[in-house]
Amino acid sequence: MDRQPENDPPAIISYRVLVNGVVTPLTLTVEGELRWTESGRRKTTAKKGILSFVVEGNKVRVKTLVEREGGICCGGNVGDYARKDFDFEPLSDESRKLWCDKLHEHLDSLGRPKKLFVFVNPFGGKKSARKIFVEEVKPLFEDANIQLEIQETKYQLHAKEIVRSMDVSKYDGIVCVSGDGVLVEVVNGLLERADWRTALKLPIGMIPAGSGNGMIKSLLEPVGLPCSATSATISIIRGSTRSLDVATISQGTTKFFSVLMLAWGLVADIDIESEKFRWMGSARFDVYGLQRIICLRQYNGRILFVPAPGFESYGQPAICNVDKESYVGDKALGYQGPDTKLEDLDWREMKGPFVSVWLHNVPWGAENTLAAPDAKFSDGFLDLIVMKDCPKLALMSLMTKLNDGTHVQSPYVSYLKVKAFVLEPGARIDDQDKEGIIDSDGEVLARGKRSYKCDQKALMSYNKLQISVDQGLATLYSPE
Ligand SMILES: Nc1ncnc2c1ncn2[C@@H]1O[C@H](COP(=O)(O)OP(=O)(O)OP(=O)(O)O)[C@@H](O)[C@H]1O
Repeated sequence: MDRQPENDPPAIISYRVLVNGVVTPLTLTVEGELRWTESGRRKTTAKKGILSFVVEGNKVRVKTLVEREGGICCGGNVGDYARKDFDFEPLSDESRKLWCDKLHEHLDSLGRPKKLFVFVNPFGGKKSARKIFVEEVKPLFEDANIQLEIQETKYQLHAKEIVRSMDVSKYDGIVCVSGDGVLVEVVNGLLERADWRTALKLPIGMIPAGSGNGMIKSLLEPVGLPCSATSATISIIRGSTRSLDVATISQGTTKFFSVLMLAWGLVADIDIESEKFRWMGSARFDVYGLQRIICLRQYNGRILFVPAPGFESYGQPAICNVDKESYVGDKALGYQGPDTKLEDLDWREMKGPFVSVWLHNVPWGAENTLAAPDAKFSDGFLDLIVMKDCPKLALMSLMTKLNDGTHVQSPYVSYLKVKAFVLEPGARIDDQDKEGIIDSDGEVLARGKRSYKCDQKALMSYNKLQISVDQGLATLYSPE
């Protein structure tokens, strides 16, 4: 074993090897870096970790991740990371065996996933999920020796159907190469299982390939990583996880489990009605958003909420007639929602007309929409963003502020955290015959009279619905 300079991280192994034909001490540190000396200069690689290694003849080839330097790197540019192979030649068979044992030990100690079930939604976003998976995701998983079982989704709710009955014990995690829609299906599928408690511990990884990608943006942005397929894949390979609040939306005995958001009014109308511009990718939200502001709608109705500590001054005190039917259910059939006794809570209310009512679980609603800047993944609360009335010009400027989350500072916006919520949606104020859309996680939850595609069936009716949150119920792969 060779000696290490004092400030270096502790070494797992340090031995003389051949690097580029020159004998030098090579050190593998506990942090997974490889250090050696070349032409009198100390060099380091694998700053972002080791993916795997192979023995080729006398050589050991280590597949590493390094910081992107802007230049060309073998393996190609991959977001803030680059893949780079590092070759070295141990000086004896014994030394090679020792190196391989230590590299194995190091990789095994990292707790990385070994087998993943991967959904690829060829329909999401700009329909490029298949290409993203083959070109950017699969090669990295292969380099990391992660076994994959790949399933393309063939129709809506296909992912949910599979997840409901799959043998979860065979996998370390589920990956969605998609937008947020498939993630929501996976969470709902897991929660509908009789063994939901165990199933929900299975981490879910997201690779951005939809038009919104709010969940993965919320995970990557706070740690300064770009919302790219590569950053997302590497986060999954590293295997760190975090828990995520799940909101139960119920109407009678019908339930939907939401992880991203619920919208009614302007945001829902833009999200759902802009579907016809799907070919534009995420630009569809801006283009149709402008159109919706010019012909602004307002809706009658009422919202009731249980404010989080510190937000008790919002709204007026109210009595909430909680829908008790929603508690009924056979526990053996799956998750039934939080045990919270909603009738015992201190409810408050706001009455319409409303331009927009928006509940958010995580900060980003889409890659360019910081909907709820203070939202936390597992604080047990939902962020509520309400707009009752707003001049059109101010509203246009507010839409541009969605990029950095400063819209919540507007005097036209109420921004608070809630523990539970009830929506009583009403008709449009300009035309009582027309009602709105209730959107949760990008899917239509309810369509009112004469709303967009109102002839198509939705899970719930355009009536009162209630929402409560279970803290940290689901598990996500996360960069930290
Ligand atoms: N083969 C398919 N054909 C049609 N729809 C599909 C198919 N596979 C999945 N879907 C449905 O596509 C919908 C949208 O998927 P996804 O969330 O991946 O993309 P997106 O809507 O573009 O992105 P985001 O949800 O982030 O805005 C989901 O509801 C899913 O059920």
